[in-house]
Amino acid sequence: MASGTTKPLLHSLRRQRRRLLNRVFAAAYTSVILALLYHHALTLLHSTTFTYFCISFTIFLSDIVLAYMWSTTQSFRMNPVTRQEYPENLEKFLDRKDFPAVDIFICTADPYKEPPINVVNTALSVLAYDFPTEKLSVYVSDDGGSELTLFAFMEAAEFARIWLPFCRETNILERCPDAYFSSNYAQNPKTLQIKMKYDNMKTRVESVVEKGKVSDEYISNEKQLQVLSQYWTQDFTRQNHPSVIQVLLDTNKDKDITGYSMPNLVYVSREKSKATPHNFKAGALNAMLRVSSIMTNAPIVLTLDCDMYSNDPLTIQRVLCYISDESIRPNLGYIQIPQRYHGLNKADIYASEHKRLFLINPVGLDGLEGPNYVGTGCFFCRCTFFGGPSSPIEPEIPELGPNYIVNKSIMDQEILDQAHHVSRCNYENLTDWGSKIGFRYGSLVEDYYTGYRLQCEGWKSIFCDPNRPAFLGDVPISLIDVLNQNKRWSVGLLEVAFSKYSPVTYGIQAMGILMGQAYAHYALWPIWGVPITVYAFLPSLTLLNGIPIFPKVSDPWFLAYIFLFLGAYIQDCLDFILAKGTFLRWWSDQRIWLIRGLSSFPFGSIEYIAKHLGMATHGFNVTSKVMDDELSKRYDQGIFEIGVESPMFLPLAMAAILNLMAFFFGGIVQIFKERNLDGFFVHVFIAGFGVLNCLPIYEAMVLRSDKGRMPTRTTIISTLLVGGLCAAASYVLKM
Ligand SMILES: O=c1ccn([C@@H]2O[C@H](COP(=O)(O)OP(=O)(O)O[C@H]3O[C@H](CO)[C@@H](O)[C@H](O)[C@H]3O)[C@@H](O)[C@H]2O)c(=O)[nH]1
Ligand SMILES: [Mn+2]
Repeated sequence: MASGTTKPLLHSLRRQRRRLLNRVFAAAYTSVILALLYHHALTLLHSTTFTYFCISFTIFLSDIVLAYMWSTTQSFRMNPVTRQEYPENLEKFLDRKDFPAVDIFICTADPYKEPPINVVNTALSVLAYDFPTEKLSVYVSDDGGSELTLFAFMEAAEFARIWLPFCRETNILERCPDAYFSSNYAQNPKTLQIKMKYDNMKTRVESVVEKGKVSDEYISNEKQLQVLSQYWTQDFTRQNHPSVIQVLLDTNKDKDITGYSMPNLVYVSREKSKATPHNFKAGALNAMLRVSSIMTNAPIVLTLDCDMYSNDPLTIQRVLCYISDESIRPNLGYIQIPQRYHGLNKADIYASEHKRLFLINPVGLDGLEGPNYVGTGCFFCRCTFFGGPSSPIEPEIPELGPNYIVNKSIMDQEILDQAHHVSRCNYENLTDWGSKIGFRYGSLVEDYYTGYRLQCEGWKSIFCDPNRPAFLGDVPISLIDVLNQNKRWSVGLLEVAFSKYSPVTYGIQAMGILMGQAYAHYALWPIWGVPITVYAFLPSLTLLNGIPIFPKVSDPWFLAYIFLFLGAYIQDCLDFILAKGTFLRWWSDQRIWLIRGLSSFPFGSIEYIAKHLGMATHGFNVTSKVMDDELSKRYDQGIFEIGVESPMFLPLAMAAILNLMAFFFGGIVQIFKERNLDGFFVHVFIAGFGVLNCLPIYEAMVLRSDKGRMPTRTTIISTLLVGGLCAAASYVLKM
């Protein structure tokens, strides 16, 4: 193969050998599942009392859900592939001057949960991409409509004038100032001077946020004063205000301190009115799509969450390796780069890495039609948002079309007027935005839903997972934040599952069985709550009452249980470890799955039902990215942070207490007194497994005294509830 004339590669693809083993295993596993379900059906038919019938039915139902969810995960395992790209070869194919332009959208929504200094860091990290500056535009979408954020950006635009040339001249990889100055950087007069300027900006931005307003002493020039007083008048509130569009850097005019041109930087806060639904992040992104169409209309669009800073200045080149090769995947719509995080603790106690969701499953989907969109770190071809590959849709005005060429400066009054016009809150009325054009409305997980609908239209995608993470983000560091985030996702996923575009029906028809099943897997995520809750309570309750509901160890069906349990767990663990995971992190991952099953999933389902029945509406509750020192310290030590009262902790605490009781009392009675380990082995095993998983919960209940412990009231209430549950169970079971 090694010949001097071979063309250099832009990218390569390798099918993982594992796929063959996966397929054989899937066949074996399916047969055992079917056999067990058949066995369950027989048991159900032959149940002698009503109580037994109910128990068998519950188990049957739980196992059907488990089996279905297992079947949907097979899509991810049939053909996993690994890709690699060679950005160093790009310029052999594409001249730097022919690079396509890129518009980057950064979303922020709340200056108190998403500190403006962090948003600014994200923006600086992408402004400093090693990419032709005149082709780069960064748009900041501020759904918080906050003068604090705009102030931070006005400061950042000035700091960029020294930061960008510094990055270019020293060619550093860490172009997010905060990350750079926290790393082991070369300390010399130049870097120290820049650090001083950075710290100065940081202090000003943070003090303004602390005060809650931009007081006069912080305003450094006439322009800032004029901009801030023009918009933030008396009746300007977060939910009710006109569009604010402020061009902070204009590539045609602004130069850095070395005289080099700078990228565009535009602050946008779309118009809001209480009377008009604003569709959360999807609404913000659509406003951004339109405003950027009017101003620059780059053919490539990158969406970023405000905490996802760039960790590699050559990411756009990496993505161009795919985009510039038309043969790679016809109808390529987007390229997803995984979410990676900084600051995870050793065991990643909340499994915030979401290895399966963001790293393992997309590799599987890439071998089919491509991964789903996960909201951030995704490069789209702009045309993807305007109809299917062979059925383009014209937007209502030609200036918004993906092929329109902008021939005026972004500071041109006409352009600014039009940008204001398209960011109005009722602009979308009677248009296709949100239904057929742009990001899609109707689900709190707009990312999943939009990617899904685009793939149904026929767009394909690629998963690009560079060794050096392209972006790094923050993770929630308290359990309640994690559970609330998962609850919001659950509501959003069910909104898709039970819509007319449900993957189970529409999706399978539009994309075929494997892709449809993969999307159904996510849409139905929350139904995992059913078997998890059943297995958390039923085996313990029956064990305490001495009623066996599982096969004896001597029964051949026992082997089926062992095979199914070990098979699923070992395969999951192997997948995890082969994806550069550790055993410790895998253990956290499976534990958080169980925890979600008792909290986020059922509570999300209830919220979905309430919303559906019009009883309550819950919006997009933004995850906090603020780091409390004490809390961060506990997180770093790997201690679970509970600390607050929430109904979501009740089932969790109840399951912990009940399994402990069952394992010790029920276990001792059956093993030592009745000498019936044979009959109750499965019960004792499940309770013991529960106890092992609940160790941090017991610790939080009794051993700890810090602020993050389980509130005493929660422990008392859940103990009382367990008492009630046991009494009710013993009454019903002994009837
Ligand atoms: O009305 C809103 C609400 C949120 N956001 C932004 O959306 C992003 C994601 O919000 P976050 O609270 O961080 O949600 P997460 O659950 O952490 O985000 C995951 O899940 C979301 C869908 O629920 C996706 O949009 C995200 O990309 C994905 O990282 C942030 O930049 C927010 O500023 C808005 O712009 N407008
Ligand atoms: Mn987030």
